Amino acid sequence: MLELKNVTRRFGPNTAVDNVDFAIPEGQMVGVIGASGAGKSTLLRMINRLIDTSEGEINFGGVRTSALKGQQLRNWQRDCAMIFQQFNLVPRIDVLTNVMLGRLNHRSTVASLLNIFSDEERAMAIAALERLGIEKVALQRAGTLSGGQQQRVAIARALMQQPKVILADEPIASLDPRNAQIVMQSLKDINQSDGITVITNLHTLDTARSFCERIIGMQAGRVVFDGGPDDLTEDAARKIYGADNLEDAFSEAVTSTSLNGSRSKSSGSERPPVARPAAEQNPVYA
Ligand SMILES: Nc1ncnc2c1ncn2[C@@H]1O[C@H](COP(=O)(O)OP(=O)(O)OP(=O)(O)O)[C@@H](O)[C@H]1O
Repeated sequence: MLELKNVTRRFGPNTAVDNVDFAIPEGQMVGVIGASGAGKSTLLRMINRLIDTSEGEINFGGVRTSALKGQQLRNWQRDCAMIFQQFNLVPRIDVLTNVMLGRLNHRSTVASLLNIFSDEERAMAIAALERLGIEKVALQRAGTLSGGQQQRVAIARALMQQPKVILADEPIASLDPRNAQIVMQSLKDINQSDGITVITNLHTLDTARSFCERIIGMQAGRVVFDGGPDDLTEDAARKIYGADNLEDAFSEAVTSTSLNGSRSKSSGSERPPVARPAAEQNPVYA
């Protein structure tokens, strides 16, 4: 169980996350939705301690993770893998090595410094790539892959951490609709087959409804909706996004980036077939 109790984060005079309180049972797949600036990224970053809370506490399995330090904090960050919108791979090295970097927190400093990976780790990395359907690019430099492939590599790297929780911060915001579906399906498959809790920030409501069993809606730092996909009525959506952004919220073709900036919509409007299984997340090694 992951519990947030009265969690607040301020940046100077601004409150990014405001008194948030919820509990997520093990194995749940949760989508966090909301307009740009609602506080979704800040929330996820507090969970894996990329940033600290200003007030409140976060607990996992009875341990107050918001207060951990040193090795215990590193262990929590290993258990709580993170996937980012921009993938955070090391572009100049090959895919297999990128994936094996997911083991860094499991290894001795000397082995890590020397970049020595065991046969077992190689086999594990290949299995993760196979699971994501991208084993054929194992020896290619990560920077040469498409965005969708890179995100799947990031998921494979995350799986190497053998995490208890995967946090995905807008994992599909830079992807075309087809790759977005593949990545979301991969996360869902991992959630279902491995029982790993997945919490993912998403911009569009339809994606959250299609892939998540629970949806948390944020507006101006506060949780204004918490329920199942069927509870997410147009009224609820209006509360989360505001009437002006409602159309965008329902559009799969709008990415976080476009909502933040020029509002140019991604060209493809194809609705790809739901894709193959796959998997998971990663820490920041880039
Ligand atoms: N490091 C920071 N310093 C100052 N303000 C910040 C910082 N990080 C976030 N904020 C502010 O906190 C608020 C919430 O930002 P956050 O990135 O969490 O929102 P979001 O819902 O993830 O938005 P987006 O979908 O655009 O990524 C915003 O007003 C943002 O400007």
